[in-house]
Amino acid sequence: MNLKISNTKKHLSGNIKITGSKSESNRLLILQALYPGLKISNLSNSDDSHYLQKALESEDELIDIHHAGTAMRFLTAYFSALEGREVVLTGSKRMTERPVKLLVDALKKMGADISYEKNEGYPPIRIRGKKLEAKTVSLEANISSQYISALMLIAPSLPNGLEINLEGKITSTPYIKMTLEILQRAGITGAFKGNTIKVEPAEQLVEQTLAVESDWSSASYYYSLAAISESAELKLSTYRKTSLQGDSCLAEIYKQFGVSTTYREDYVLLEKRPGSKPKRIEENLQNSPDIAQTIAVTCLALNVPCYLTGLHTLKIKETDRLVALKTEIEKFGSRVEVTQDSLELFPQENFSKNVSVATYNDHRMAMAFAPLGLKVPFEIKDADVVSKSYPGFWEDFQKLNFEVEKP
Ligand SMILES: O=C(O)C1=C[C@@H](OP(=O)(O)O)[C@@H](O)[C@H](O)C1
Ligand SMILES: C=C(OP(=O)(O)O)C(=O)O
Repeated sequence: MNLKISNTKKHLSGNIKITGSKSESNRLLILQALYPGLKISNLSNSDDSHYLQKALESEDELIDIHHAGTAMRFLTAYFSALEGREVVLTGSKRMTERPVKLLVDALKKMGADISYEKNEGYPPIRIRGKKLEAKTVSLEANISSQYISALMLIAPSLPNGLEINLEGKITSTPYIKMTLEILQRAGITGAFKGNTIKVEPAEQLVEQTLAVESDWSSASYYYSLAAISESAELKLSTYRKTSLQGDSCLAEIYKQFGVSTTYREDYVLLEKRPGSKPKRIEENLQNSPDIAQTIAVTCLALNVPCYLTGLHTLKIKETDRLVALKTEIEKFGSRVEVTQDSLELFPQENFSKNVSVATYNDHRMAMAFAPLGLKVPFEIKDADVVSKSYPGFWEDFQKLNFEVEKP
């Protein structure tokens, strides 16, 4: 489904209800599979969480996780420790290009039985579940925090718990802290000090319901909309000031664009006052890689030069996001330079017309570009990719008076 979008309104206002964080939900779904007494409220309605839930309920040998990277990594650890079960874990074509070697090597060192069905280091993988009795494991921490979270999530179910030693620089740290906090909220003892994570074994947990906060990465598109509009008043629910999600740093970052965030009981109010525009944006996003696309497009729309660093994980996500951003932004007439871990935007005053933005099976390409419709009408290809994390995105978007038509 291709969509043409435009909006000529000067003021944006509306109330948007976003469902639970995909990251928090995926962690809780794994914990729930390990400790069935656990209940979850405000679960994400994303395709990724849906496929994870389906995989955990499946009794089939072949498990297809589609585009869900975090779910792929979490399930690799989960099935490795599920004694007596044999599965083949696979996914979309892109999933077979997203590396799992560091996680597989760590699990093998712990005693797991995993083999590659096609290419070494990549899905599909065959896992024969075993009792994992290792007490410690080390792994490189600069490629993806998902590998570390995957080990942390199964750690309490192992007979000895697990000590994880992180080697080198640590990336996407808030996601590791989120995993630890969720374990602790569930009643599991754990700590993360320096380069060492320790999780104690837990035979069972107290029956309880854990509530998921709504998704901050999804909220980023409304921050971008507010920043690009002349004035805005948007209420987003359900959010808390003390979030487990690193992407809540949006509130700080978007102050530079004149967007203020007020935390109310269970929602945030975003307000944009006319006349505020930064000269240049510089951000290191190694702690919040998922909002890089949003910020780059906000800057494109506002004609603000920007230099984003800490982006080394972007090339192994749903697509190579650095290349995708450069290609699609340059269609509008601006120039972009990318390296292995940075993006610099040299914006142009006028936007090229009749642009069609390709999305590369990446939900965030579609959603990050959408707010640009406030400046110039354009087409988004395969707009239904949004369902990976935010199936209701286009319906919510239309609530803000956007014209969304199928050409
Ligand atoms: O643990 C998680 O829920 C996630 C971790 C991050 O991945 P990396 O650690 O690979 O950067 C993030 O990009 C992804 O969307 C979700
Ligand atoms: C990178 C993402 O997801 P995953 O790695 O789970 O596919 C994302 O949602 O931006």
